[in-house]
Amino acid sequence: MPSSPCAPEEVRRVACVGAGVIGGGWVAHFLARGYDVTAWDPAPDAEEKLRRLVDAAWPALTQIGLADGASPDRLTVAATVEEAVADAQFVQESAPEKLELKRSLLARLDAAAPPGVVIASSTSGYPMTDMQTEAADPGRLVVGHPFNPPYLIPLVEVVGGEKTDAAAVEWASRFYKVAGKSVITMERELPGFIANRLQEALWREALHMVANGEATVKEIDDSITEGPGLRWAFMGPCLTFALAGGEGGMGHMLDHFGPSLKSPWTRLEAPELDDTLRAAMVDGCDEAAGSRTIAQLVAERDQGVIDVLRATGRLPRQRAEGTDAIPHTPSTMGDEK
Ligand SMILES: NC(=O)C1=CN([C@@H]2O[C@H](COP(=O)(O)OP(=O)(O)OC[C@H]3O[C@@H](n4cnc5c(N)ncnc54)[C@H](O)[C@@H]3O)[C@@H](O)[C@H]2O)C=CC1
Ligand SMILES: C[N+](C)(C)CC(=O)CC(=O)[O-]
Repeated sequence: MPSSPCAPEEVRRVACVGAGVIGGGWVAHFLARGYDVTAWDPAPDAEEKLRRLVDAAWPALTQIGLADGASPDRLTVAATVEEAVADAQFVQESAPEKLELKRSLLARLDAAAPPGVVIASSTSGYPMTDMQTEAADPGRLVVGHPFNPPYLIPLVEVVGGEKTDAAAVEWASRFYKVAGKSVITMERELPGFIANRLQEALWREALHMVANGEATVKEIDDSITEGPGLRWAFMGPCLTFALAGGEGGMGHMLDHFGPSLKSPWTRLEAPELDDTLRAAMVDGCDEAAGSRTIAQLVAERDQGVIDVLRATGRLPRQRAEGTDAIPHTPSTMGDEK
């Protein structure tokens, strides 16, 4: 890959190829961050749908703050894919999740985009190694996996394929950060990346339960939104479970609940919980906690739950601010349902 024609901070023009749910969401995000955006999508009604999506997203984007000069008027819809990427400084591909289509489209984008410009795919799970097979310059192709909607959910997972240049991965990671995203740059390819691998595990169990009549869709959704989901908005599953071990943290949690990994709770194959895995989990949690004590983490978690409840309209302000706010929380939520 020739070196990128500009630094991530200098990018002004972005091309979005494929303008459905995710491509359209990317368009809205980049417009809100003040970029000129050129989009292309082969569907006959694509432009109308895209402009509708941007208009619908704009009030939320205005509420969270627009970049100077940001405007939906800075969107151009191109007649061909070649025209869309001709003077782009970054390309985001969000076409349907079909491997053959991704392969040929990425090769076409590579042939049409200026040399050195980084091209990212929104794929939900294909490794870039499998998608970059037909491109003349596979070195500039990276995965930039967003979350729906890309204009509100911060995370982008960035990873290259076997033929991707490390410089392209680094450039894309920096660019997404400059463009207001929260980035995880993965060192190695993993089908489904990190978050979808986790989401799919949960999803698989949800489908098992529904298929077997063990739980309803509502029960499954409520079990997350009224339960662990409140914690996950600000503290990940590992540190959350470390607190399940009380003052003993992750070590005690694993010794106490580890054997239940083999219980019939799950249909998934459980990993062998050997000493190495135990140590990796304990060390990882210690590192994530940093200088924070268990008590500090508990206070942080509790405050976070209150903030999320308040933010989602499930906690009246006066109760949240009282000293007895936490004991009242469950009945308050129940009242509102
Ligand atoms: N929907 C989601 O929640 C998420 C989807 N993704 C990924 O984003 C990508 C797009 O998915 P969605 O937006 O959900 O699909 P979608 O079906 O909403 O949009 C796909 C768009 O691509 C267009 N298209 C069809 N053939 C094309 C081609 N040859 N070149 C360019 N565009 C073409 C379609 O007209 C359509 O507008 C997929 O790779 C998907 O895995 C990633 C994160 C989340
Ligand atoms: C459903 N999905 C696998 C396409 C979801 C994602 O890839 C990310 C998300 O938005 O949750």
